[in-house]
Amino acid sequence: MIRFRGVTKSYPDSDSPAVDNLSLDIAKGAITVFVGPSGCGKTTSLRMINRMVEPTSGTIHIDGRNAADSPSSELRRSMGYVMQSSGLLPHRTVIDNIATVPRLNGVSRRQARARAAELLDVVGLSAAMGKRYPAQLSGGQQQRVGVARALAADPPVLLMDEPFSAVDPVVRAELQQELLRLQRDLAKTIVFVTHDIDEATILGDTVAVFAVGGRLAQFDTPEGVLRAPVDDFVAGFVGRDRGFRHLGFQAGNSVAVHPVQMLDPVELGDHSVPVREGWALAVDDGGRPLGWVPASGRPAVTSPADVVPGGSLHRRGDSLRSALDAALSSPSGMGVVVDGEGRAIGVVRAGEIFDLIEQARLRRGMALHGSAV
Ligand SMILES: Nc1ncnc2c1ncn2[C@@H]1O[C@H](COP(=O)(O)OP(=O)(O)OP(=O)(O)O)[C@@H](O)[C@H]1O
Repeated sequence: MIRFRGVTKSYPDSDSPAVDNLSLDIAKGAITVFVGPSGCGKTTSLRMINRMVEPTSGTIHIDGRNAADSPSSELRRSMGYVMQSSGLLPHRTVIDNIATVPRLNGVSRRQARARAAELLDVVGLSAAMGKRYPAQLSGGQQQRVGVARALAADPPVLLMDEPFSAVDPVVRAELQQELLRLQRDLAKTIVFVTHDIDEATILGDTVAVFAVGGRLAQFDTPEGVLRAPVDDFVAGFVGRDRGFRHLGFQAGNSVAVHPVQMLDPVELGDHSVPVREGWALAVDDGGRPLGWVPASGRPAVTSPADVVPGGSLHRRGDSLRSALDAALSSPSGMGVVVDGEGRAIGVVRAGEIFDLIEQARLRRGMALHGSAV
C-alpha cells in the first residue's frame, strides 16, 4: 500500500502548488489511475512516489515505510517506470534495453538476457524483435518494450506516466487490453497517469480525478466517478458521454441473443439462396462475421468483398455498452454477437437493450426511494 498524507509540492516560481495537500491510499495489487486535465499535478504526484520529485510537505509511506527514509536510488530500482516516450536507449538492442535494470542489480548478462527474452514474449513481441534497435520498432512496439523493461526486475510497483498516449487509438486499445491481461497474472501495484477519462475507467480499479491547482477532486471506483461525480468540475471532466460510458459497467449477459440468417462463402456466391428478413450475415468458413448482405443488394454480391462492412462486435459476456454499440453501429440495426473464438452466434437489437437499461434504472430508483416510483 502506498499512503499519501497531506502531501504538497510547491515550486518557488509558481503562485499555486503543483500538488495541494494530497491524501490518498493506493491499494496493493490493483491499478490506481491519476486522471485530470493538463498541469493538475498527476505526474508530480507519481514522481513523488519514487522520489524523482521531493514533496515540500507531507509524507508518503510505502508498505509502512516512510519514502523519505529510503535512499532514492533504491526506491527507483524497486519500482518499474514506464513513460510516454518509451525512454529506450537508442544505441542498445531491444533485448539489452530490457536487461538494463537486472544488469544494474548485479544479474549476470546471460541470465538478464534470458529473462528479457521471456519478457518479450509476455508483452506479445517476437524473439526477432529483440535483436532490433528501438528506432526500428513502431510506437506501439516501443511501448511494449518499455513495459517489458519496467517488469524486468520484477518490481512490486509499476509507475506508468501516460505510457500509451503517443500511439494511435487502435494500438492504444490493444495495449490497454494487454496491460489488463498482464495484470491478471502479475497483480502488481500499478499507478497509471492519463488525461483520458476513457482510459482511466477502462484500466482503473480506482480513479483519482485531479483538478487544476493540484487538488484531488474525487477518489472512487470508475463506476462511482461516472455515476456520481462529486462536483461540476468532475462532471464536466467526465464529459457528455458519461451515461454511455457507465453502461460499460453493466453486464450484457441479460440481452437476448437472436438467431440470424448466415451465409457462408459457398452460399454467398450462390444467387439462388434467398435473403430473408432484409439482411443476412456473411461469415467466413470459420463462422467469423464478414459483414452484411442486404436483400436488395443481393444480385450484386458475388464475393466476400461485396458485403456491407459490419459494425463493432459484441463478445458474449461483455458489457451493455458493447452490446449497444454493436447494434447502433451495424448497418442492419442488429449487433453481431460472437463467442470467445470470434464466431458469430446471433444478434442483439438496440430496442431490447434500451428496455433493459430502463428496467435497471427503475430497479435502482425503487431501491433508492422504496416502491413509490
Ligand atoms: N520542475 C518544475 N518546476 C516548476 N514547475 C513545475 C515543475 N514541474 C511541474 N511544474 C508545474 O507543476 C504543475 C503540475 O505539473 P504536472 O506535470 O504534475 O501536471 P500533469 O497533471 O502531469 O500535467 P500533464 O498532463 O500536462 O503532464 C504544472 O503547473 C507545472 O507547470
